[in-house]
Amino acid sequence: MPKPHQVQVVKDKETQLREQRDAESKRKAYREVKEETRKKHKSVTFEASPTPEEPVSDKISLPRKRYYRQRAHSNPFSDHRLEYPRSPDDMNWEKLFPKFYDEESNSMTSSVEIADIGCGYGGLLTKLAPEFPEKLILGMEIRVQVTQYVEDRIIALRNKHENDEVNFQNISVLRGNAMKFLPNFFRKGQLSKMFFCFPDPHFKQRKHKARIITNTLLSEYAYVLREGGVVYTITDVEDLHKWMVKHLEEHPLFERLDEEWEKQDKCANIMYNSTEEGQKVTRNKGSKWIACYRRLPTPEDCV
Ligand SMILES: C[S@@+](CC[C@H](N)C(=O)[O-])C[C@H]1O[C@@H](n2cnc3c(N)ncnc32)[C@H](O)[C@@H]1O
Repeated sequence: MPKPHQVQVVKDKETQLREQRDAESKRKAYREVKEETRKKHKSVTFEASPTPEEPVSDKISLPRKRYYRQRAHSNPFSDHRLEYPRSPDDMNWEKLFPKFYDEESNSMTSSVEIADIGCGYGGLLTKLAPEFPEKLILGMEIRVQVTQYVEDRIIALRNKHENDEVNFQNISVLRGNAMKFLPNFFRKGQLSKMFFCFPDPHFKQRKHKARIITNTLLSEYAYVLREGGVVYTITDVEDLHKWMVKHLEEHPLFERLDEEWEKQDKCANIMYNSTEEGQKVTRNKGSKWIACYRRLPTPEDCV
């Protein structure tokens, strides 16, 4: 027979389990509704007109992060069964930026120029949107549920601001592994800005190869970045900052921009304060290190 205090412990565990199950089914139900909305929104936006019986709700609320929980890290070397185009020409950008698609000419009126690599929950995208209304800005994120959160956030913002000057039609998000498939999405010299905000630090030495800035990857970034384009980096991990600076310094196609430049550049300022990770660092009174590099012209004999 369990003693009275043991019964209490058992009951507590049962309660805990029940609460966990309740929370999980609540999360599941919430995500199912959002999934439906995403599908409906996409099919409405990309494939058909809304039927009178099924009008598109203009009351899509902003998503709640707690329903999109996922492990903190994703292994960039795993096979994530990601979808990616065979080449940039095979990419259907109109699905992501429908308002920048011209039906008459059957082509996009603009192409993605700014990329937020490992965009997390999309804070930077939403802050850049009003600053560059004519430019297309893409977040690339490897984690499924985090990407879905950003998708839902953008759907909600577009709906809420449908008739406003800033209508968030110029930002979008894509699930992808930036360490593997960037040249499948972007043509040579397509991008003018690439952001690497608070990338995963991969502290252990044997994990350093998983860092998003390496010599090989910098050559890919230099390929998709136009001459004069800028790589922005920010981190709260000093060791990672030094690593990124070292690799960028060693690369012949990048040149560091000085502090004066950082101070007057609006994107450097936005990046400092707008990402979710950056805000967390501010709340915890941590330090932030920035390094920005300009893409140099490719030497004649390498063109
Ligand atoms: C620490 S978070 C920072 C998120 C965001 N940039 C911010 O500042 O709030 C790093 C993000 O990069 C994503 N990530 C890591 N490796 C990636 C890769 N190879 N391709 C795309 N995203 C990646 C992670 O899933 C994670 O959301």
